[in-house]
Amino acid sequence: MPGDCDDSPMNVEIAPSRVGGRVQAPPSKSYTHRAILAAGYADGATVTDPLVSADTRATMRAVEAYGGSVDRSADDSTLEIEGFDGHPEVPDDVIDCANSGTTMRLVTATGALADGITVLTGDDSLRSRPQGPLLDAIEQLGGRAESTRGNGQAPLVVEGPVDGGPVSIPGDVSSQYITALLMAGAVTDAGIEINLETELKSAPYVQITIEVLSAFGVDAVETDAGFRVEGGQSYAPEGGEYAVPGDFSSMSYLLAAGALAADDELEVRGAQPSAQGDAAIVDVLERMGADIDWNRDRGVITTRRSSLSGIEVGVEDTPDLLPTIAVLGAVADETTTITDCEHVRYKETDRVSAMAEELTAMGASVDEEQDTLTIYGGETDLQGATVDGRADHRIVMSLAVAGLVADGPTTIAGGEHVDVSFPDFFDVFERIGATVTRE
Ligand SMILES: O=C(O)C1=C[C@@H](OP(=O)(O)O)[C@@H](O)[C@H](O)C1
Ligand SMILES: C=C(OP(=O)(O)O)C(=O)O
Repeated sequence: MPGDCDDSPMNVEIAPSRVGGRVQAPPSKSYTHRAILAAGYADGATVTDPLVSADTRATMRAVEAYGGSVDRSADDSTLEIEGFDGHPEVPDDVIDCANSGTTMRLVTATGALADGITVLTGDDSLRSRPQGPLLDAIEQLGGRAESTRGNGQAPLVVEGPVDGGPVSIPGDVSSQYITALLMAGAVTDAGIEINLETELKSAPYVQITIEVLSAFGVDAVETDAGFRVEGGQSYAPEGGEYAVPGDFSSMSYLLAAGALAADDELEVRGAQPSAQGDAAIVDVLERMGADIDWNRDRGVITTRRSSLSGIEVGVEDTPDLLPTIAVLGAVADETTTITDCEHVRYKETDRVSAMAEELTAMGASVDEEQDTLTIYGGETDLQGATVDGRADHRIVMSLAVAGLVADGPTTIAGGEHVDVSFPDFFDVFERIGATVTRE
């Protein structure tokens, strides 16, 4: 596998455990990617409290490939980034985006600004994910953008420079195409006017982009037809610094663990409100009957073990919560129906099928349709089993939560993949009380 995830394969056994205590949420992956690339589009910037993980390291490599530099402090608490000031160089080598869809989409659009050819690739999973709509958009802008295999998947070849202009693009495959075009569009001559051909899925991620752009002094706006960013703008954060907030997708595993297995209380810190749609996990848990409280001013969420009931929940805006909600549904009484989830099939793995199959292996009763996942909770208790993390960080972490309340130990293959978004997940899990054995 290309990339810099050099962790060797790791099976992780989770024994049934109770959790509790206080824990700090890891920094947001989505905000970190955007801050690193925004600093690249700028003259430079300091990014404080970044997430340093396999995926965000891929974005750092891309900024360097385009002529910037990234200097990590010894404790990874800051990144000093020198940017390429809106003018990416033609990379000396192929850009390896490893497992990171966000990196590939965002920096493919950067390649369309360079005066020459950029080649991008990634690991097996990333080379099976859809890139066609973004390639099409770059061609509409007058650039060249091709899949080497002609199947809309990486490896990709991009040639610029483009000057901006209007593009039409579907919104129901990945919002990352929109983010990519808005971030690149700000430093084109003409700007980019995005016309959405379908409804937008994962919409809050575009709001995260608009929030980060604004912090870097760049305006992008929502229009009746989609989004618009004017050209000729300069990236520069106030005071030269940008601070990354906590990650609600990562928090979802901790909060689910608390709602299923905290006898006293589990307190999660670093939960300041932001544009993250995945903060909806608090509402989902509340609707399921969890005892949960979010003090937004202090950025602290507390939860404890509660008996949960199934609900219907649409994940059109929050695809990354599907594995967590599926596990909650398997433990809750009654039925949980997760709707609007077709786009969750285009992730590191097809997460709808993956969760249906792995929860079934643990004894749950699950029904999978193209756009809906139904979990018949309360029918049987989850059984400890050997399950496959599918080389997907979110499948691994959600199955670890299931393991807390299964009857007997659960062994998850591929535990090392948490490095993608939450590198110290198993240390944190142990610290809150989970019994974790790494093999
Ligand atoms: O822009 C982002 O940071 C992300 C957007 C979402 O993807 P899609 O827009 O492809 O659904 C999400 O699943 C991914 O984890 C991160
Ligand atoms: C889908 C994800 O990320 P990406 O698209 O960046 O690979 C994720 O983190 O769940």
